[in-house]
Amino acid sequence: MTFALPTPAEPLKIGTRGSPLALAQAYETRARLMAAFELPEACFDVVPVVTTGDKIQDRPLKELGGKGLFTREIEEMMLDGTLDIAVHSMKDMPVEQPEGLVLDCYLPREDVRDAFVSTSAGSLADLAQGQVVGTSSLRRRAQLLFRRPDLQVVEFRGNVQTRLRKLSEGVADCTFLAMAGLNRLGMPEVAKSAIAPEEMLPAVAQGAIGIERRETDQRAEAMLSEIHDVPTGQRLAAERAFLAALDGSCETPIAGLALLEGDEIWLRGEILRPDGSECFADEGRASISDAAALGDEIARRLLSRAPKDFFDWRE
Ligand SMILES: NCc1[nH]cc(CCC(=O)O)c1CC(=O)O
Repeated sequence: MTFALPTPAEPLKIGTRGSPLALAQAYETRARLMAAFELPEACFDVVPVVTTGDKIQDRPLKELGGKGLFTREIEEMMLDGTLDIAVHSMKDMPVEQPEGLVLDCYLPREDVRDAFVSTSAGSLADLAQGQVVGTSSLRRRAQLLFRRPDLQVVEFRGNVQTRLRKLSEGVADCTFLAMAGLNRLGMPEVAKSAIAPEEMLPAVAQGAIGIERRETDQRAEAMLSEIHDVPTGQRLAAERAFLAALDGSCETPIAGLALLEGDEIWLRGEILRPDGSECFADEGRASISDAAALGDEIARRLLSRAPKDFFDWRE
């Protein structure tokens, strides 16, 4: 090894958001690094950071605008050396990295499906006409209204715990959460059912954790390469190329899921109007080494099929 491992005096500083889910993901990363390098916990410092997206809780995310609402502060602290690595939900990550930072380490992907969470209904099909769904996700709203235009959708922001509280207060009849988040929080029983990807295609990169580092930090590069999961990286290469070609951020009604099948990769992508009135979907297969080209190709096919005004709402 040409780099010095962290010590209790010079710990590896791990940046994360402060929600229980974000902390669980940071602890999972720490545990994997401890195991890979036989290091004690004292060699790591988990540093929770409050981001702009966390500070503003009273407005829908889409009104706040700008990419990287949940990452800007963390990335600034990485660039000035306050943090060494940062643990992110890849679903929330913009497709472009700030200058000087690299995001090429992924942990093994969790369940990609959305969870159906309700105090009354057992699954989507059980919802009666006109019942109220709480979600702040444009994608989930659009996918739901596409299938069930009779349902009402109300804005539902906040972390997993906040949303469950709102549900128990009767603000909505049901909500959706990522199964991955519930599993990582050790509360899978909160899901009344998991929704099959055929019924609700997940967000690009849902269920994947990514770990960011400084481009020039050889210690972080070497350590992260030990815990990187190659299949997850291949799937995200296809999904994120798809997203990049559509110029989407985490809050646009875009869905995408890649699966590995032998030495091939399969990708399905979807774009929707925010009101659910229209949905375009396409899928294809390629050799794993062409994962990113496949993502690009599926996006281009959708762009050529969608009417000219399809993306106008973004302006
Ligand atoms: N946008 C918030 C967000 N970002 C990642 C997850 C869940 C974990 C994951 O998908 O990896 C969640 C919460 C949710 O959608 O329920």
